[in-house]
Amino acid sequence: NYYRDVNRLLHAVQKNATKGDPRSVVKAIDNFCRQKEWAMNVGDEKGCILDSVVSEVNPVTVLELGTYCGYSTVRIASLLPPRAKIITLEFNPDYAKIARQVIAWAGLEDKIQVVEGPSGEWIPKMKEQFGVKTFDLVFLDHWKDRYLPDTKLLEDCGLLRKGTILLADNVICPGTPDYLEYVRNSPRYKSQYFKSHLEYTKAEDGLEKSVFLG
Ligand SMILES: Cn1cnc(CNC(=O)c2cc(-c3ccc(F)cc3)cc(O)c2O)c1
Ligand SMILES: [Mg+2]
Repeated sequence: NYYRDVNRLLHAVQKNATKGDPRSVVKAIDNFCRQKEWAMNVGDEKGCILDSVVSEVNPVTVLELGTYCGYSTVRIASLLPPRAKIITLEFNPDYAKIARQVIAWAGLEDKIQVVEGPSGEWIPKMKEQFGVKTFDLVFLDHWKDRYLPDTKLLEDCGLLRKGTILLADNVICPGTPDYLEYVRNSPRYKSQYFKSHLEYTKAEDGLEKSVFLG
């Protein structure tokens, strides 16, 4: 079952990656998913686009929606400046458990806070629970039908500021049509599509980068 798969992914990290070396953790997961078992990590091709956006934004406060095994969490956190933090929300407790161990293997616990539960419940509590004012970068990679409602929730909770970047995975496959329509047509966003491929496959997919205009 799916949990055994992610457990094997964790063992591949612990076997093949160097403890405390985030890039070797990313490499070990990509090798495992290419050679052994496909998994829904953002992957190395879209991961390079993610890296370039993170490096350009140089965020101090990051929100990730959808931790899964922590692949993109580690990828983002490895590029953050010293005091920067990433809060990552995961609904599924089994995935969260695996992600914490992958993050620990990478030695990035101090930069990452894994929060378990529904994004719709946690987003309104971000300010009071975690002392967040606004996010500099939001990476959307959770349930595809939650991208739009959670984006509206982030707006309503005042968690976005002029210039906040939203980066959304899977806008083609599995696809997030209502979210795409919203960020591409709303006067409050400036959107750009980065064409790529579904992780570890030749199928088309891509990332949508949207700047909140306030
Ligand atoms: C259960 N669950 C926990 N987290 C989530 C949210 N992520 C996804 O659903 C997700 C799905 C796919 C995907 C799956 C099957 C397929 F044929 C093609 C694509 C790819 C991704 O990059 C994703 O992020 C779902
Ligand atoms: Mg994804």
